[in-house]
Amino acid sequence: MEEDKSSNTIETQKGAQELPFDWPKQAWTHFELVRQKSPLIQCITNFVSMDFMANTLLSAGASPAMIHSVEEIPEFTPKALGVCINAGTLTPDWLPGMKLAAQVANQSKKPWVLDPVAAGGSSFRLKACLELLALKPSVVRGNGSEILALFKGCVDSNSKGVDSVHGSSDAVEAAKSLAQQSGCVVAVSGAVDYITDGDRVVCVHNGVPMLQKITASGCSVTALIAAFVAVDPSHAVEATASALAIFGVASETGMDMARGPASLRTLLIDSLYGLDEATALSRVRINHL
Ligand SMILES: Nc1ncnc2c1ncn2[C@@H]1O[C@H](COP(=O)(O)OP(=O)(O)O)[C@@H](O)[C@H]1O
Ligand SMILES: Cc1ncsc1CCOP(=O)(O)O
Ligand SMILES: [Mg+2]
Repeated sequence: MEEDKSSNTIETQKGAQELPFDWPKQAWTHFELVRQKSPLIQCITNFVSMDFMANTLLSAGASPAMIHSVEEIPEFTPKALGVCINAGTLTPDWLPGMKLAAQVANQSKKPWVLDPVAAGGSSFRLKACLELLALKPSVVRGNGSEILALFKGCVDSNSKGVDSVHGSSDAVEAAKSLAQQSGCVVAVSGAVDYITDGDRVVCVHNGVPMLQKITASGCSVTALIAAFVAVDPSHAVEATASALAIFGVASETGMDMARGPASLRTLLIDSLYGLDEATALSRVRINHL
């Protein structure tokens, strides 16, 4: 694996059959690229997540901008290196801006990432998320219930809103099919994160259960995925796995000193900011299914 700074890409997995792929090194290389390039990431996100998401991006070295006005998108979105679109507090007046940002990102050949928050919670939300998915994000990242709702295309009578009532492993096959149908990389988060392009399935084993007790941790890791894919758009599977692993490692090291969800939230941001190569290389845990 060699970094090619001039073209913004990383050579990956040539001869992977003979040589085991070095995922920790890959994750660290992606993180270094984010720190070096400080990509501008436009986030059209929910009111709950704005602060944590922006701070997560900043502590990782990216440059967040929470800009959603439909009037600004044609002019602003082409300046961003990546876009994150999140359905968390969706209302009909926000949807045109989300769709326009997705289209402008596509026209500008910039990756955008979709977080279909609570997709199975209502028919309005599900329809909106499916319409956004049809605009071809590079990556869609959701919890188990969200990915299952997108795959089945129907609301979930057992939905608990933004929280998952399914384990991530329950949604792996749905994620593979959804990736094949949509042409997008699909990431299902949970105790293990699964990332698939419909063919390969990559598993990330980092993270701590207490992340489920911090609102917008999922939203924030989706924004981090946007930053990682922005610096290596031609390797969306690898960049997504790297972002999930680095976020997970930051939560693990933060957890060493945390007294509960509130302190973990702060310590996660500090850990992301201060994460060093030796810690990342020793803690990143990624494999194939
Ligand atoms: N039980 C768990 N153990 C370790 N990490 C977890 C666990 N549950 C969720 N995570 C991590 O928390 C982050 C948010 O995932 P998740 O809770 O599934 O998203 P959401 O908040 O959108 O429901 C991800 O980085 C994921 O890996
Ligand atoms: C609580 C809540 N309600 C609408 S959006 C939101 C935040 C959801 O964040 P996450 O999906 O990352 O847990
Ligand atoms: Mg979520």
